[in-house]
Amino acid sequence: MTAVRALPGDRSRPESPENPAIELRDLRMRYGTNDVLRGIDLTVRRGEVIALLGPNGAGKTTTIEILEGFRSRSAGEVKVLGVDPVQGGEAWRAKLGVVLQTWRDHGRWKVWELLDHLGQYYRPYATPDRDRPMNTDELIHTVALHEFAHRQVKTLSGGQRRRLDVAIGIIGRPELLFLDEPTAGFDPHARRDFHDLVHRLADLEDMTILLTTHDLAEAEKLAERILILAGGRIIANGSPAALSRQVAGKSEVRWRQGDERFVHATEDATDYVRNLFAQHGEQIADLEVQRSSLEDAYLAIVQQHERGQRPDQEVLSL
Ligand SMILES: Nc1ncnc2c1ncn2[C@@H]1O[C@H](COP(=O)(O)OP(=O)(O)OP(=O)(O)O)[C@@H](O)[C@H]1O
Repeated sequence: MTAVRALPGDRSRPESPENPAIELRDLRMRYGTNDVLRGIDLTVRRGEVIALLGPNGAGKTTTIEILEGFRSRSAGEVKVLGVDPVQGGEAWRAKLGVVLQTWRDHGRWKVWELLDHLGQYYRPYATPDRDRPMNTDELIHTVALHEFAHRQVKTLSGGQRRRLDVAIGIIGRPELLFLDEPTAGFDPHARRDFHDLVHRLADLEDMTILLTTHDLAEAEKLAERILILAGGRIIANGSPAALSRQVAGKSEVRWRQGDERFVHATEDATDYVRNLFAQHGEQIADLEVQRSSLEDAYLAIVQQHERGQRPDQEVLSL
């Protein structure tokens, strides 16, 4: 059996604010003549959960693959857990968890055997404060695959397969977890379970998590900070609440007076409702206030960008 050993400096790192999980300076990527990333600057603190949003083809997967060391960048500086991914060795890689958009291998393996086998690769990288790998049975319960533990991977449904992908991504108890569209194909129940899992990983395991998604509700639920990538740059960077407030701005107030229904759009719903009650008091019924959603904000930001109303250089930082 391989001896458990600590990696130099491991214990002090995660808490250090000067030691971000990810640091990008002027990251650029060109495929042939196609400039996909045109200067990305970004710092991700340890323990943050970040959602990377953007239209199809914006470069989200490309960015993640560069951070994971799967793809070489064209230019710029990249540090992931303090290391340039191009030079990242086995010990560095063992601190990352990766859930790619599609894995289509391991079909003949059974779920339990596959996870137990893959976990062995992480054993040499256990540290006093980070036991690696996760216990196989616990892991299988965590991703709710216990009913399928002894089934062959190729017999799993799409959503079950995705949960296995997540299990493979977290088995090494990573410090930094990349999730590329993790819930694509999940039913609502599996999606909710997955969201709980992400919260647990962030809170209990202290993982930094960077995920891409096209599901705005998911981003809002999971992420402390949202980045919108479009036109090769980050065009917005802020909390879901700040993005929603700042961009669309308006809320809808709906109510009923007798048999008549009313709806009014306002930038200050609290003030509007106060005046409404001052004027009509008890006649007001079925009052609802709906704030502009993150989806409204996202669409507005991307549209403004596409119409050229938001200069490339200006990041909406909130
Ligand atoms: N290996 C490659 N060779 C050439 N072009 C590529 C390659 N990989 C990606 N691209 C192009 O780079 C651009 C960004 O692709 P990427 O997959 O990073 O976008 P994305 O934001 O993840 O998209 P989606 O939301 O559709 O998953 C696209 O125009 C794509 O066609």
